Amino acid sequence: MRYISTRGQAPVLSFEEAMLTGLARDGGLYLPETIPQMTQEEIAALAGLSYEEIAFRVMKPFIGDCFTDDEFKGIIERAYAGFGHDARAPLVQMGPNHFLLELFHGPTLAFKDFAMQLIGQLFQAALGRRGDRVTIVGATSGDTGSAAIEAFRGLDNVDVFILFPEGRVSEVQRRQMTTPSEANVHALAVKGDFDDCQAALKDMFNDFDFRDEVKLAGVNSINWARVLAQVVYYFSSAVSLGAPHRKVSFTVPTGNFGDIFAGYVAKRMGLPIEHLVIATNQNDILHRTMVSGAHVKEGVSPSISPSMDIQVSSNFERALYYAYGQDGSAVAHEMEALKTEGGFTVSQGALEFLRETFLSGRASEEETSATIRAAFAATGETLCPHSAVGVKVAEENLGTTPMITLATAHPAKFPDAVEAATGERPPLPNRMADLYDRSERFSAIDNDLGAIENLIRERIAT
Ligand SMILES: Cc1ncc(COP(=O)(O)O)c(C=O)c1O
Ligand SMILES: N[C@@H](CCOP(=O)(O)O)C(=O)O
Repeated sequence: MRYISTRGQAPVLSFEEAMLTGLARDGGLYLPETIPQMTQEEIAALAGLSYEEIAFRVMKPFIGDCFTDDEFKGIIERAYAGFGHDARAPLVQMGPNHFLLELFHGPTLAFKDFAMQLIGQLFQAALGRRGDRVTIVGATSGDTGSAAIEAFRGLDNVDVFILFPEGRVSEVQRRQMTTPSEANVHALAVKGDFDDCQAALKDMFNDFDFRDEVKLAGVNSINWARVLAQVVYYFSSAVSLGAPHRKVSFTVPTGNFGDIFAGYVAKRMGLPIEHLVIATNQNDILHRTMVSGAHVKEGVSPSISPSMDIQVSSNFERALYYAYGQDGSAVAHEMEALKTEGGFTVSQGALEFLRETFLSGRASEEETSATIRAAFAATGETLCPHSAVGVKVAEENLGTTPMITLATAHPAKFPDAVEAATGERPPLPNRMADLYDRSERFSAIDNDLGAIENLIRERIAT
């Protein structure tokens, strides 16, 4: 299996090289040259298998011969052993034709654990074999950072630096990032928003001297391995509702577009998905793009679903690659316009492709809150604000096909928003009950590329 860049000008890599590389050297994102297909019989045969067995069958064709079958099976087993639910990603019924896919039973209580626990294991295996070490830098609006720290804390061959927007993550999210005591963990509070953190990260990848000097690696969903791991739960949930004999639809709370893009990959592999619905909060660039075709940045506006406070949505580039007929130069042109002019208008053909592939909707702050309240009253299910954005948009798109909404985080990560909506404060699981008592350690830093790079250089030299 070979991996190519969305912008068409970077070296073609194997799975392992693409995983360790992160962002392509032409600024693009890696994608498999061809997407492997699963036959209807192969999909039907997933019914009744464990999550781990489904993960192996779905991901193996993308890995090529980078890991032996036994190695890869061991990696998958270890990745999900720490999850707090035997099903890993259980489905809960919300209404006659509406299901919630609970993706928050991993160690840091968000869907990021599905991919991050896996790539923690994959990095360890690959770096161990190569006798190499890397500097991982991640940008987070709250959940990626804690999941990455959990997956890489204490490892000998990795330093992990997480850039988070100061004052714009929940207290639980911040404490998850700032309380680990391992020396290889570095939480940096950046004066800016998530888009600033992600832009700084991409600038670091495009600064080749720095990139090569520190052996930069990335674990945001710019990394193909992150997206791949997220494809699995589309299969596990669809099959448990009768796929491939019955179609299903998905609604996905969306920010950086990694999770819903994983659903698109599942569909291209052969999973019979009727609709993939993008659900945004008030930072609704993706919904606006689907409505008007104009992909134009506005400032990030803080919301009660802070992990989705994103305007520059990285993985939208991967969708554009297919929308523009796999023309890397067209993608590069639009991405340059986004960076230098603040936006671009999607071509008519590409817009038609996007509208055939995705539906979209947005939830205001009031609608998000009202959805948390209504779901709690009607079903007893406590939604986190991100999942509530999904449920609100899903309810507008219910039909005869079963709808699965992705519940992307545990409500206890956002206790203020949940308490304001329901009157009840969701408790943290017992194993995290002392989170508020642990001491915090982080560095505040300006949104200044040179300052961030220097801090990273100094820390890895000590
Ligand atoms: C809780 C939660 N929900 C939804 C999202 C959006 O997912 P994506 O960035 O893959 O679109 C995020 C952040 O990525 C998140 O942390
Ligand atoms: N919502 C994310 C933002 C980064 O997304 P990623 O999937 O690209 O890592 C977060 O919580 O950090």
